[in-house]
Amino acid sequence: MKTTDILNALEKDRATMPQSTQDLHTQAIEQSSTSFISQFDVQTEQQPSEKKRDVKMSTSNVHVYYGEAEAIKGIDLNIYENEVIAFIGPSGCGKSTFLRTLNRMNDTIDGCRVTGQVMLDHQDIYDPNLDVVLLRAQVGMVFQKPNPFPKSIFDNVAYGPKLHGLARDKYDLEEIVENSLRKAGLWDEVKDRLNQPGTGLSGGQQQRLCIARTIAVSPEVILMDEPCSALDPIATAKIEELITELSQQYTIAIVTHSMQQAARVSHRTAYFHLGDLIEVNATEKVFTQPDHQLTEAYITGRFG
Ligand SMILES: Nc1ncnc2c1ncn2[C@@H]1O[C@H](COP(=O)(O)OP(=O)(O)OP(=O)(O)O)[C@@H](O)[C@H]1O
Repeated sequence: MKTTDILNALEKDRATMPQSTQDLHTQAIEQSSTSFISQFDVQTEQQPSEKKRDVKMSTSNVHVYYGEAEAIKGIDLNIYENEVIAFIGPSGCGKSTFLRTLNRMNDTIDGCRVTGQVMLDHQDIYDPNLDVVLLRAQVGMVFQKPNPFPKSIFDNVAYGPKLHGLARDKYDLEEIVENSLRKAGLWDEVKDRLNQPGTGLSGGQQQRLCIARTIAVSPEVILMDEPCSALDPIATAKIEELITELSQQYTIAIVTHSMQQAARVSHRTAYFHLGDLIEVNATEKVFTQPDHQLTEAYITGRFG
């Protein structure tokens, strides 16, 4: 379906509403978009300046199929080193599917097929000879629901470094665990109970533990699939602060349903629609002057 067809259909829907409902609808859209954009103006003042533009990952003509159904329809995207890029779009548009192509998590889904090319630096990550376990250390992932292992806090973080042989000895391992917990902003809260189960922490702490676990294997890219959707506003704010800090060292791609969150944490935003990448631009531009009508319709609340 073409953009104009979608926009015409939306307008047609409105035309069938009684005038009073149309007025309310228009008012609601204007209010939500004005308050959203004015909030954004304040927040963008705190955005980090644009980082250097070395490409860290790139996708060319990536298609993803679940059986016969095409969920991603040929996406080309560069992801730059040390940027936070947010993927937004209506439910089912393919954000998570695309995110999973970046560390081959789709390999774990029966009937899922990926074509095209995904590069990490100069390495084709779909090369059949590639070590996928190593790839998932280089391109780590944090999921929607915190998923600590049923192990102690220490062992949750130590697991990856042990698996990949990253620690020379016990002391080195302890240092990796402490540094990772510090970077994840959790050390002070857990340093006296490292032997207690990770599952005993609060939801927000568990999510930071999962971030520490990801960091412990020295990733280059961190993928986050709606990492705050199961968290309360305070825990969400902590994770958002952490994302900003982590972007000094890592490249981060985040799927989010919250446009406010995308505005707060990302340098660039990519808008997906029905398996297509419609627009990718500086976050401020996407939320104030998007290039594409479909992006504008989404951010002003006309659908999604
Ligand atoms: N495991 C699966 N098997 C079959 N189809 C799937 C599977 N996962 C996703 N899909 C389909 O692929 C399309 C894209 O889904 P995806 O979850 O990537 O979208 P999304 O934008 O992340 O959605 P949401 O915002 O609701 O999480 C949808 O049509 C979805 O139904």
